[in-house]
Amino acid sequence: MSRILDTIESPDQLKNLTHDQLKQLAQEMRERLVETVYGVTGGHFSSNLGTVEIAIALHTVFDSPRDKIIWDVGHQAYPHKMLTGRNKLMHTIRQYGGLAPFLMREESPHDQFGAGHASTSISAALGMAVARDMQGEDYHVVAVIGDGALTGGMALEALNNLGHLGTKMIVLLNDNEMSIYPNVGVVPRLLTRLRTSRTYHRAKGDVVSILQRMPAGDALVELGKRFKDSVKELVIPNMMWEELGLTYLGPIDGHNLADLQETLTLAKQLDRPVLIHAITIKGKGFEPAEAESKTHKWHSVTPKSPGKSDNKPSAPRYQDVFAQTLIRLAEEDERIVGITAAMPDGTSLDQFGKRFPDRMFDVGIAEQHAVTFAAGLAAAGMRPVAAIYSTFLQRAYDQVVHDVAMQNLPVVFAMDRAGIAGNDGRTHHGALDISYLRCVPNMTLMAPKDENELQHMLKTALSLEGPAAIRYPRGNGYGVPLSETFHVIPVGTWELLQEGEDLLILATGYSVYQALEAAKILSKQDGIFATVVNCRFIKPLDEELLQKLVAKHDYLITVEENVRMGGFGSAVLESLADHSMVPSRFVRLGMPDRYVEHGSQEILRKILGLDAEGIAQTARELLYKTTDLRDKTLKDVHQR
Ligand SMILES: Cc1ncc(C[n+]2csc(CCOP(=O)(O)OP(=O)(O)O)c2C)c(N)n1
Ligand SMILES: CC(=O)[C@@H](O)[C@H](O)COP(=O)(O)O
Ligand SMILES: [Mg+2]
Repeated sequence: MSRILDTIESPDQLKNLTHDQLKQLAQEMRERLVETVYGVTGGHFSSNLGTVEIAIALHTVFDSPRDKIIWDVGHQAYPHKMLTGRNKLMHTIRQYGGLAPFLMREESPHDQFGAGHASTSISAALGMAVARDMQGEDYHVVAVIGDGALTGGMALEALNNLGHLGTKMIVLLNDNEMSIYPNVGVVPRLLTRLRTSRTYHRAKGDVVSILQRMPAGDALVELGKRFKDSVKELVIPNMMWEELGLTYLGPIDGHNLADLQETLTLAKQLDRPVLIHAITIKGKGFEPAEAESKTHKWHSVTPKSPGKSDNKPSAPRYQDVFAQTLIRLAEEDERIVGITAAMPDGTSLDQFGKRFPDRMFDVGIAEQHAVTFAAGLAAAGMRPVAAIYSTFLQRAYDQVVHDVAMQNLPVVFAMDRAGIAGNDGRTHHGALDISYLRCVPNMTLMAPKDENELQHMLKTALSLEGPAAIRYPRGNGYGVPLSETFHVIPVGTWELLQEGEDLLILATGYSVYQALEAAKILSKQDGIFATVVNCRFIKPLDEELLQKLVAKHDYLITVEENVRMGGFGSAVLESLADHSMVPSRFVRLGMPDRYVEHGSQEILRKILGLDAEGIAQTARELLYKTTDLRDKTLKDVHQR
């Protein structure tokens, strides 16, 4: 049977559908999510099941792209993508060359603002609304934000400014009581009071009957009266929004299309900031996910045919080794505490929390607070470990510098997802942390070659009297044996893995084993023999070993999963330049000066020449090309 969904190329077409057809469309969209995300690509799942009616209501009440709809994060915007001409490509989402994992302005005119990192939508929407007013335009602006993203500082900063400016725009709060894990903090508690107030259900009936009977303006007056008189506990939290300068409409059922459309239609007519509080269920309509909607289990699903992993699928994940090691260390040192910014499962800190419930803190999507909270803990004698993805730590850069490093406080940053993060693409690669951390005075920066070395690095970091950061990749380790006891690695020492007279390869982190494999290929296929070094400290460098080795080699390659700009290779160059020792033939391999797209880690490493074959090929070009062609080599390398 042909599906209505298959006929939708543009949201304009929705306006010709009857209410029953729209409800049929919602059912088909859920089926499409199951067949593509659950069935093929993996990725964000339960959040998208929860926004089907919201997406339909927005695209029937508003006129995108003239009206601006800004989705927070974008992980829950696949229904929006389906309704805006991309349904036929849903089976490619997050895959290399396929639809982007989040919204991207370049992908569709309906994607008004790109995201991937949370809590940005209200700020962006307010910017667009103010621009509209300054340009004398009259389109509508709607920010769609989840209850988790609402705990982000940026969102609260934006609400503060929105209330101050009084700009006409709508904030549609998608409240499913969940972040990835159950939401944390007082904001969700306030929302719960609104959501569960016994009078909500009576008031809900009032709201719908009033809206159906009266023109908008009178309806609002009547609503206000009813709410003020009859819903005491609702009025208090409701007052909070009013005090913030927003007209609060809700809570309404976020899966009731008519309620959503009526409330959005009312809000559209109000010439002020409006917050609509929609209650939804994460996983709605797909029984297993709905049944476990209050767990993190269905936030993301794994692809049915995951790309070949560079590492052994049977090997433990770096994040699990991190968590298990932290538990062992915390058993010996009660000063150790763990901090996550709404990523207990992504960092595996939930394992630590199960063992030490009183020593694990999930602060919500609040990286800035997480870092300075850690600084406060350290200043008072604790040993905090802040487990924050490399990309999300970008949000707390000033806190790292100003609150931790400048005061030389012993905070450990466990930076997971460093380097190529894979299918989440450009917003989630840990592409910048070497560049943004190695320039911070007092910071020690380490990268383990495998999961075993991660164990000893955590021990080392916790032994230091100042800040330390450990960067490690998403996914499985190399399957090396783990240690039962942990030792401190002398700070600033590298590990000479093999010697060869033709070439020096300096590699750090994930790239070390790729470099060793490349050296094997070169010796077998090309008769080139390379020295390979595990440069496990990025700051401080092992300058003594570096100078000794460079003095013996004419050709040097550095390899890292970070942008070349200001990365590990730059650090090596700076150090050699300081000692007038820069070799004439030197290539820095790393991530290019552009935003690397989404795709499997394996594919992206191949494209960027960061896998073993890519490193070997660069070595061949470096050695076989004469000097005048070397620039060509560099250009080739840099264009990958
Ligand atoms: C700055 C930042 N920190 C952490 C994350 C990881 N993250 C992605 S979605 C999400 C939960 C969002 O919850 P909510 O806004 O309620 O949306 P829902 O999934 O419930 O629809 C988190 C923590 C992120 N994307 N950005
Ligand atoms: C949308 C978001 O930011 C998170 O859901 C993120 O995608 C999780 O990444 P991992 O799957 O690597 O834990
Ligand atoms: Mg939520």
